Amino acid sequence: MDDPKAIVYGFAGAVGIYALLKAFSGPDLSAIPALGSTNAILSFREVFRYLFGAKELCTEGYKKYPRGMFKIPAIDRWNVMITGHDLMEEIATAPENELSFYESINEFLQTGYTCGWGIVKDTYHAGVVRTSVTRNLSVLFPEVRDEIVTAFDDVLPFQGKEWLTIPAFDTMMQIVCRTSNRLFVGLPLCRDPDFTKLNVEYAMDVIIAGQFINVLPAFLRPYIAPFLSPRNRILKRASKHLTPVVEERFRKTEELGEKYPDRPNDLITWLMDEARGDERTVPALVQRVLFVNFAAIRTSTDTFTHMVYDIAAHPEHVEPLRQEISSIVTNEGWTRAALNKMYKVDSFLAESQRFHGIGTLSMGRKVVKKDGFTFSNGTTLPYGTYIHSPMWSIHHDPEIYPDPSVFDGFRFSKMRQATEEPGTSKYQVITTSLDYLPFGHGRHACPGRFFAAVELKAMLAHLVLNYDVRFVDNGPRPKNHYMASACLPDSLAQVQIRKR
Ligand code: HEM
Repeated sequence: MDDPKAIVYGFAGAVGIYALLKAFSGPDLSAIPALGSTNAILSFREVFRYLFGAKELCTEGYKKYPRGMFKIPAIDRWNVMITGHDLMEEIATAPENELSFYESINEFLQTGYTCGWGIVKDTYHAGVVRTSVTRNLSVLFPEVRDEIVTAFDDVLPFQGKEWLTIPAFDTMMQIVCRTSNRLFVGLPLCRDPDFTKLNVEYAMDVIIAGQFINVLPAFLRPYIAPFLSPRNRILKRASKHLTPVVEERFRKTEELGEKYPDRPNDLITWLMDEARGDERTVPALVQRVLFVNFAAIRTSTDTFTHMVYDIAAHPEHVEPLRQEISSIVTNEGWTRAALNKMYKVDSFLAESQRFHGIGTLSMGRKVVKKDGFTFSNGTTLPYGTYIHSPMWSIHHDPEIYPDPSVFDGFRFSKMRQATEEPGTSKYQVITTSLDYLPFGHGRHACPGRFFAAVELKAMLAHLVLNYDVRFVDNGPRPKNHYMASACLPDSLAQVQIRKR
């Protein structure tokens, strides 16, 4: 399109369609104050501010409407932000048939098309992650640790003590994918390069496809979405690896019963134990393993990449971390119990998530109660309203976190030691609260956070103890990319690493 007039007309047309859609569709939110203009066309400016500066936009509203609500425009709808403990607690405790986590996330990801309708209809995997995965963390810790050590050795081709320049994000993605899959599918599959690659690709492609499908009118989706979705392509590739494994487990279970000797203790087995009806079939289980991978890999890789950048950007943290890790490991070896004693490691992860996090919003829900959801302040949000809490603004509120724009890796361990009551879990990374939201809070708080914390802390401890990390030319920390509600670490930046 070379003709400048065509570009101007095209742009004007797009704005016009957008304005009409926004003006004539969606729930009536006229009672909720808006940031910027409420006029469909004029609010376009805030759409851009939301797309590229959600944290500043939300913080403006957070300050203006503390303990209240405000709305900000996304490209196709309004998002209502809820602030203050009282109202946020109501989101955390609301039942699914009033404020729906699943409708919100399934629309965002277009889960039916990108991951299969079985995942939408039956979410038993969340229970399996919450119970079986968590319960097995201590007994399977030696395997997780073994995979971390082997994966670091395999993906970092050192020659002697030279600095090695690596793409941080891609390298960490390999390590996270292998380590997670040691628990999900076991050896040797967790090390298969194609299996790793397809999971990594799926983790990226679901989000992209979801966004494209979202902009299609609903009536066109059944016809066009299958072509945009990575599902069939990835499922076919994954089936080559997983189908024989799952078939063998079914065959042995039939022959020898549920508790046959040497029955693998991994996610496939735990899913098989809980799956019912159509979900207890080979293709459905293959899809389910892929879906748990999707939930685990991108989230953990983004988080670990942020931490690697934070280690390089804050070298003053390295020595105290090394001292803590080596004194505990010398006395206790590498166990989950030993990891639990590493307060500084836990704190570093918690602070990295507070400071950056993988998003600027948390607790996304959709109002699905037919006559709307009424909060205790008397405001009723109509059916179909999308709500969130402005996580980044909460995490950078000086009344909650003093000097919030200072990265203090030991902020949480200091708070923990200052308030230590026997048995308290306060200020640990796995403890969600209305002031600490990287894993959400309430009914749908991430069930994988116990595993994620063990994996990420064990990876951090291994990295810090065995390697030095710095930026190329000792440059600054690569900037995060803020895109709508996402906060992505720079995925193209390189770091330098060497063996100690
Ligand atoms: C650092 C890594 C991770 C982060 C930051 C993260 C974050 C989140 C968040 C914010 C939610 C939604 C909570 C809410 O809205 O209240 C969530 C849900 C979920 N996460 Fe994670 N997660 C991580 C790792 C994992 C891992 C490793 C697994 C699996 C082993 C996992 C499985 C899930 C599942 C299944 C849900 C849906 C929960 C439900 O159905 O109620 N996550 N996660």
